Amino acid sequence: MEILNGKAVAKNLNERTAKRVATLKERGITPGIAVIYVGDDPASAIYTRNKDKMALRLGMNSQLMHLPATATQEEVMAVLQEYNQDPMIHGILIQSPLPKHLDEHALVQAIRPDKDVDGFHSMNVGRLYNNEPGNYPVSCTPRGIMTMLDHYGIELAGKRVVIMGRSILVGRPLQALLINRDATVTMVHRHTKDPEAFTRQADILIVGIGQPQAVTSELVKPGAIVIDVGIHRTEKGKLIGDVDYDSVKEVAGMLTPVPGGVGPMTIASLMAQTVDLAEWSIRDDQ
Ligand SMILES: Nc1nc(=O)c2c([nH]1)NC[C@@H]1CN(c3ccc(C(=O)N[C@@H](CCC(=O)O)C(=O)O)cc3)C=[N+]21
Repeated sequence: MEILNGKAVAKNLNERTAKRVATLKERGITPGIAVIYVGDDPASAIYTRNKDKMALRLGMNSQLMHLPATATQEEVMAVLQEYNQDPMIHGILIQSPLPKHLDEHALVQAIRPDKDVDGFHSMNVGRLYNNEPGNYPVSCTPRGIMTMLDHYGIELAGKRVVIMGRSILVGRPLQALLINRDATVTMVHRHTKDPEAFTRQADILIVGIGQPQAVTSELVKPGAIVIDVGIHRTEKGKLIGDVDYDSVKEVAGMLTPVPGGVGPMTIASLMAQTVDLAEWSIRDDQ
């Protein structure tokens, strides 16, 4: 069993991103990202801080806007509109989850599509779904997974890929990215009858269901490549995924760990995509 070392691939990607940032700075442009974080979800507190630190480490501008849980839709919208107009900001991200009284969909759709660093705006989702040519942002976790698969030289054309979980953040954009690369993609979700009948056929099994250690070796074809998108913290503070690592490592051919797998690739992809948006913005000006 080979470990797919997301941490190492992310480090490599971050080094390339830092060089691209330096090149842009020579031309007088510093890529900038703005993260809007509302309320005090403890996991979001860690992720937003990590994004801020990484952006600064790569030489980028980073603005972390923390609003209280009582912030109104109009207040969040006003902050968003300022970033939409701020020439220093190339990527805007609204950290999920938002407090329940806020309309997340309306906020995401109000982000300028050319600053939509998460790739969640319907215009960018539509471009991806239709496999349109040209440059546009895509969801960072799926993008990171594709980068990791490519890094390890994993062939996708004609492969049977099964995705567990149909979320907007992970499952759906991954489905589009993989179809666009000529894979045969099956979606398995909470209403699927006899899910193992599908997962046991998978050459590549990608799991993003938000359930700790739910996938055990019985669901996995011997030799399969298994990608674990889940992240959960146990009572003792240990990080675990949606895959039962100790069980699945006995049958899988390749497997991502948690931590050190998909998580670091997500952050690295977010940084790379902020630089993409900065580069595309100058091309648009000319
Ligand atoms: N608008 C939005 N965009 C997101 O991309 C987004 C979001 N909202 N909400 C929450 C999820 C979750 N997410 C992670 C990012 C990095 C790690 C990460 O770095 N994980 C490390 C461990 C980090 C730790 O020690 O806690 C690892 O797996 O090795 C995990 C999870 C991005 N998300």
